[in-house]
Amino acid sequence: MSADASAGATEDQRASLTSRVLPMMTLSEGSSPLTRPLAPIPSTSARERAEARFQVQGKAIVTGGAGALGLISAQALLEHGLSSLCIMDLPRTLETSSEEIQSLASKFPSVNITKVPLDVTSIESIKAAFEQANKTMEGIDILCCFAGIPGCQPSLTVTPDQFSKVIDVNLNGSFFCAQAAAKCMESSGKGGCILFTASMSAHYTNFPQPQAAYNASKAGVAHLTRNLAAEWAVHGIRVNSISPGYMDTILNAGDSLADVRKIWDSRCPMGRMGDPEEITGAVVLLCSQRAGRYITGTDIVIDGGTLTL
Ligand SMILES: NC(=O)c1ccc[n+]([C@@H]2O[C@H](COP(=O)([O-])OP(=O)(O)OC[C@H]3O[C@@H](n4cnc5c(N)ncnc54)[C@H](O)[C@@H]3O)[C@@H](O)[C@H]2O)c1
Ligand SMILES: OC[C@@H](O)C(O)[C@H](O)CO
Repeated sequence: MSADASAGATEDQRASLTSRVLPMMTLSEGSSPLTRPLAPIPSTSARERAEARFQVQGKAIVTGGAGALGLISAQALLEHGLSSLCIMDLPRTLETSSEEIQSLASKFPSVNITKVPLDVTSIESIKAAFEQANKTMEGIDILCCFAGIPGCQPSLTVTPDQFSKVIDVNLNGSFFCAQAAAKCMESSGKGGCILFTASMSAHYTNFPQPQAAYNASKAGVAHLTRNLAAEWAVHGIRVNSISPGYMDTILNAGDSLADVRKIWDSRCPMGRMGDPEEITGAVVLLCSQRAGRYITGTDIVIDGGTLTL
């Protein structure tokens, strides 16, 4: 802090700030699971070493896990070695997606897969859902936040309720889920990994549809990623985000969007929307304990090159 910036603070206030903040933010060797030496991969076949590098071990929660991107990401994490999975979503979405979730569970009979209702706009709901998951899985190693809603209202007429709802679900909901998971990760002493879903819209003004609230919410998520990564490294918690461009999901389907989709494609160097499967490599990388171990506070953009134009 410069002499000028601290001029208004008393000596006591400065001392109290230093004593509170320094221990929280200072890493010494071995003080966090992330500063301990990396165990070598046992010398086995090249294929086994490659698999070990991208293994995703432990117990994961996926919010918005019954939605398109959440479910396909959950499957990818299971394919890479997850031992327990808790799919959290709104009760009505868990209901409408129950066949897909059942079909996923049948592919991984040895994995404990549970469904827990969650409304990310309710602190009580988050508390209850994360307590239940922590108890059932006996810990939380990974949290992937996919719960989110779109919002396409012109800024001159958007109502306070419409604007606030988008911020509440996408930004506040992501933060309070991360806080609930981080408390478990910190108290276990093992640390963990948090993955947020930001969006290309965190970095770009979509055209032609107006969506200021959505874009602001996702810009908030991308910056939350950097802040929490810096704050929680001391607890061994990595925090990253992905920023998908237009993906070929229900969110972007429907006849009414046909003309708009042509505009989106014309502004994408690859000339098309993304296949949901195309986000899963980044999800696995960021959640893997070995390949992703030194990656924190970063955002991976998966947009067919749209942000280059
Ligand atoms: N599809 C895209 O093109 C795209 C692009 C960039 C980012 N994203 C983001 O990816 C995430 C997943 O999107 P998707 O395409 O899979 O959409 P989706 O609608 O299939 O999934 C979103 C999920 O969030 C859940 N959800 C909504 N409100 C909730 C609440 N209050 N509490 C708990 N869960 C809630 C929904 O029930 C749904 O299952 C979202 O955050 C979205 O903003 C999507
Ligand atoms: O920018 C890509 C997406 O986040 C997109 O803005 C969204 O699908 C619009 O609802």
